Amino acid sequence: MLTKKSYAKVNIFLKIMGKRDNYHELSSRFVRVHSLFDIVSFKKESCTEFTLEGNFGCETKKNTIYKAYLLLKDISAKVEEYFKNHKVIVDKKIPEFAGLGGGSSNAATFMLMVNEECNLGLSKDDLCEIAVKIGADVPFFVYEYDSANVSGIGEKIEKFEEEILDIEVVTPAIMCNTGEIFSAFRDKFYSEFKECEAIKLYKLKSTEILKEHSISEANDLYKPAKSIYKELEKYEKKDWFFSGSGSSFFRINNGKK
Ligand SMILES: C[C@@](CO)(OP(=O)(O)O)[C@H](O)COP(=O)(O)OP(=O)(O)OC[C@H]1O[C@@H](n2ccc(N)nc2=O)[C@H](O)[C@@H]1O
Ligand SMILES: Nc1ncnc2c1ncn2[C@@H]1O[C@H](COP(=O)(O)OP(=O)(O)O)[C@@H](O)[C@H]1O
Repeated sequence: MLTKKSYAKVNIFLKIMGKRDNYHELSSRFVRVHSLFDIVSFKKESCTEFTLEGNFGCETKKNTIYKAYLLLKDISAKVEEYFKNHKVIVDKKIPEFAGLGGGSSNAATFMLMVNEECNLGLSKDDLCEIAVKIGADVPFFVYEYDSANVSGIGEKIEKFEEEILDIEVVTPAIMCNTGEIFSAFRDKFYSEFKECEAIKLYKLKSTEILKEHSISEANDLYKPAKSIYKELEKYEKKDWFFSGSGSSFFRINNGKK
């Protein structure tokens, strides 16, 4: 059975740069969490329709993996053929609605596996063009970088060279709605981060960035998230930061005893 790890991510910083239709342009450092991943598998089995098994919070038709399947099958008949003889199994470990990109990571991992198995010959850039149609975070996972500077609405990815980070994650049982948090930002906390300031952050190591910023300075979505989910405040602790639209908090343990 073919298997591949589908890692979680955290946002070391996330700054809003502007608006693009009903989306927001952002500057962010995405870092993969090596200790937290789902496992995507393709198991040989004859299937009358696309079959996806896993402990998901949504029906197959809404799953990011299914959305990736629909887009890839339009590119090559080999894909539909392959999934007549294989089913997809996902061993879910990444909590949902956690700001950890679980759904986005699954979609990208699925695309990388299909590209190999069906010999589609798509480049990372080709896959990224498809990925961005599934969700803002999917392109990051296509490139498989450990750390990257991400901009646009998530489609511009630039590898960042730094040591592998030992990231600890805590996810309160609070299901943060990404869209509502962006709307709260837009209505009550809107500001645009300067390009020149973002360029400075892109050059800094993740540990240096977190030394110089508070949890709210590092992530523009934290205050709007807290304005909706007040109980987030209970989890605020020194050296802990907020990932994406939450609810996860994380800290970097490199160099700590
Ligand atoms: C906030 C971030 C930061 O990494 O991560 P998560 O918190 O989801 O992990 C991402 O930008 C989330 O990307 P993703 O999870 O794909 O968001 P989507 O489902 O595409 O969008 C959900 C809703 O959030 C808003 N949205 C999302 C991304 C973005 N750059 N601007 C937005 O305004 C839009 O209203 C959109 O309809
Ligand atoms: N493969 C998937 N894994 C997890 N969640 C998924 C998946 N496909 C669709 N979803 C839906 O995406 C939303 C959560 O997305 P996820 O990426 O896990 O959280 P976040 O965006 O907060 O990191 C939920 O509505 C969930 O039902």
